[in-house]
Amino acid sequence: MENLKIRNIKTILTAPEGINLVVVKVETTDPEIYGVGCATFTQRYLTVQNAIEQYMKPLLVGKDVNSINDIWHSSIVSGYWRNGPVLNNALSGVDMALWDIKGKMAGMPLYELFGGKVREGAAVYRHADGGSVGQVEENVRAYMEQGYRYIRCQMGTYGGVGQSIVSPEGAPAGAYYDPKAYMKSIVGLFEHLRAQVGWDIELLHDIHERLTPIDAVNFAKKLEPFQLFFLEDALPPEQVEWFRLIRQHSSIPLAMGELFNNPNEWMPLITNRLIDYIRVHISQIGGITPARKLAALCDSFGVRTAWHGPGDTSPVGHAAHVHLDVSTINFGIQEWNGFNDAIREVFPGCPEVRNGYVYPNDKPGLGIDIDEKLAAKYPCENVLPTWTNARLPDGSPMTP
Ligand SMILES: O=C(O)[C@@H](O)[C@H](O)[C@H](O)CO
Ligand SMILES: [Mg+2]
Repeated sequence: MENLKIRNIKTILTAPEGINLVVVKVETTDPEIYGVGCATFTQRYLTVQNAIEQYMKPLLVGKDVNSINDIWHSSIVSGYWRNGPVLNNALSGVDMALWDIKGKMAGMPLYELFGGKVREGAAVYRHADGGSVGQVEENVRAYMEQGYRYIRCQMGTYGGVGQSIVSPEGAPAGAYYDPKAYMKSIVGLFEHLRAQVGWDIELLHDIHERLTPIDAVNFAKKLEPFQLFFLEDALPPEQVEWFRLIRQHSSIPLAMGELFNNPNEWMPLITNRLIDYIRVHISQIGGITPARKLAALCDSFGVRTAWHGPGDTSPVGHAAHVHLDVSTINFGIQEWNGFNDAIREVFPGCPEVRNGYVYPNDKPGLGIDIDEKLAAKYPCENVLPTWTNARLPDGSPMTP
């Protein structure tokens, strides 16, 4: 029998939760067999659609669907410049869809193709926020009642609360925050939470690259007594050399990577054991193929996985995480955003969470689909994000 070929590559744009998602559908010469992948880059979704339709599709139509390795390596060099956002997202979507197809052809869920499960379900963490310590506590308790044992705690989203910002005259509009007030309010938050909810719950925190490097060193030391499960994105990708200093001053577990694109960004952090959890966005780094290599590299250096799993990943991407989570020995934790009813309907086969663990389903491939008619009911809106326009009190731009 002749091998299946790629017949068509489609981009499906949908926003059932109000977040723009990009899903790739790879159709094959067998009308019954297709694969889906996640290429979501929510802030620039139309450029990803363009990259898929104008470049990936002409490059890949007619290729043998079996050749994931060849397709991945030849695609990433096809434009000569590589390892950047947009093109990486496009490749991620295609790569996941090809793995989905391979699983369907083998009649196996992907975790079986990856060597089988080492755990039945993957522990997840939820995200609790609030405008005051009391509100965050309430939200933490609500998650605990639902069976969650890992909770990331933020206050005032990523900027903290208790800010009285004085800006120079003529300062531009933006998402203002004060790093000093942020640090103070978050130390207060964890004092409160440990006093009120105790020490039997795992707490996490995301700095979201909002501090200068030396403030991050100091802040990590201040948070160390609260025994966090991990501290996330303490530094922006441009300043990772400072992780050495954080390490020298504290043993707080460090997680990093949702903004990474290029292996050279993660390689030194892993091989020098400067982080404990790698958190790349699999729909951003090029898909399942590089994620498996990255997980294996991390395993050799005692680093664990914590794939980035926010609302700006489609359920197809979440499904890919879960197949990796249950089959990867050095899995650490899975970020979990939860799905509303609309998104469950658009994506039949969403992984399910019970008692703080997420489970893949046992269908072949990723085990998830997209209902294109329903997806069309939730059109994306091309609005520029405002939260990324982060600014310091003096009005100057800052990493968001
Ligand atoms: O770790 C997280 O879930 C956050 O950093 C989000 O990914 C970010 O705000 C973009 O949505
Ligand atoms: Mg984050």
